[in-house]
Amino acid sequence: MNNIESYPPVLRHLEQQRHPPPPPPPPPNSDPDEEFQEPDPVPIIDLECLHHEKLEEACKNWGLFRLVNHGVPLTLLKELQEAAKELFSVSFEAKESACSGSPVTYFWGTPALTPSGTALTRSPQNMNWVEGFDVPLSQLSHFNPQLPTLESVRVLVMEYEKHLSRIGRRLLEAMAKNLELNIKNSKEYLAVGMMRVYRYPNCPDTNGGWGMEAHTDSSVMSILNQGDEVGGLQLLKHHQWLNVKPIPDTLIVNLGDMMQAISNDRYKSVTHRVSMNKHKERISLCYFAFPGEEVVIESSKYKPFTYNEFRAQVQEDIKALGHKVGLSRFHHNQNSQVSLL
Ligand SMILES: O=C(O)CCC(=O)C(=O)O
Ligand SMILES: [Fe+2]
Repeated sequence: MNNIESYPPVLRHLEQQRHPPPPPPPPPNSDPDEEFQEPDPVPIIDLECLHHEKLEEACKNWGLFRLVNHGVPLTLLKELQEAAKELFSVSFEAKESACSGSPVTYFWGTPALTPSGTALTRSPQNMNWVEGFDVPLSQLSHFNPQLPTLESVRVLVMEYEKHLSRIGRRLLEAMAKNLELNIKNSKEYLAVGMMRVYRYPNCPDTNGGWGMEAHTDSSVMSILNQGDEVGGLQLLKHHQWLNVKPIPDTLIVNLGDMMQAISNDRYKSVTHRVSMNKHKERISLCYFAFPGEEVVIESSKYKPFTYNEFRAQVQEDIKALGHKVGLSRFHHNQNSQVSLL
């Protein structure tokens, strides 16, 4: 099957519109989106030998760090990347029908979904150049997909989840200690796990478009496996965008809006985005940890709220304004701040 047939039609259509003649082959390393600062400036946190001061610095000044010695077998990270690649390579129709009536959602063009799993509508010009599967982890064990490539991903994700919930708990405990938070049970803040598996198709005309536009995550924390080949993740630091290099056997952890609120704004929910790539497809897998439904986020900066209330507000804003307003909606001084996205 021609690879283009595996793309959602709307992305194929735009692809043809955007660039009628095929581009000449690129000279190696000519893409500015793939230029990485050397040495890599992203803070490194070693999970085996957790250094509390370094973690504090990374959470305060970056909201993102690279995790090493995380204990996830390298073979599992690679198998996941491979299985995801295989899954995306089947026809668009097969991916769509494999998910109908299941807890897994297949989406494209935007990562913003309603609670029932449908993608929020976007005009073709505002499409994000991405397709993905949204996997609620609590439902994975009683879901039997008929599509073999989806079944392979399901089995691997079940194994992967054990590692990621361990990592999340360990990191949150250390952060709570640094923040002197009275977290009786840090599990409550990480009670709901969600996995997103993405493919960012390559697109010769990257002008003005994004794989995923700038945003902050709504999670407590997100843990990204971006493989070791194709970059694209960028973070905003001191008003400048910085490319986050894919490095084998490392994971990227970023803090989300819930963590910023829990920490009374001491920690940052980092603004990040994914660029489009002219020549190469990119696969990434992102794990998101959210508070349990009943957990009230209490902080000195924000009115008390639950994650469900936060999510409902985000959806209302996306519908009405076309973008997420985020935490500032819950600020005690609501009108004094409007966040980026
Ligand atoms: O694919 C990536 O590198 C990042 C994805 C992301 O930011 C998200 O899912 O919120
Ligand atoms: Fe994100």
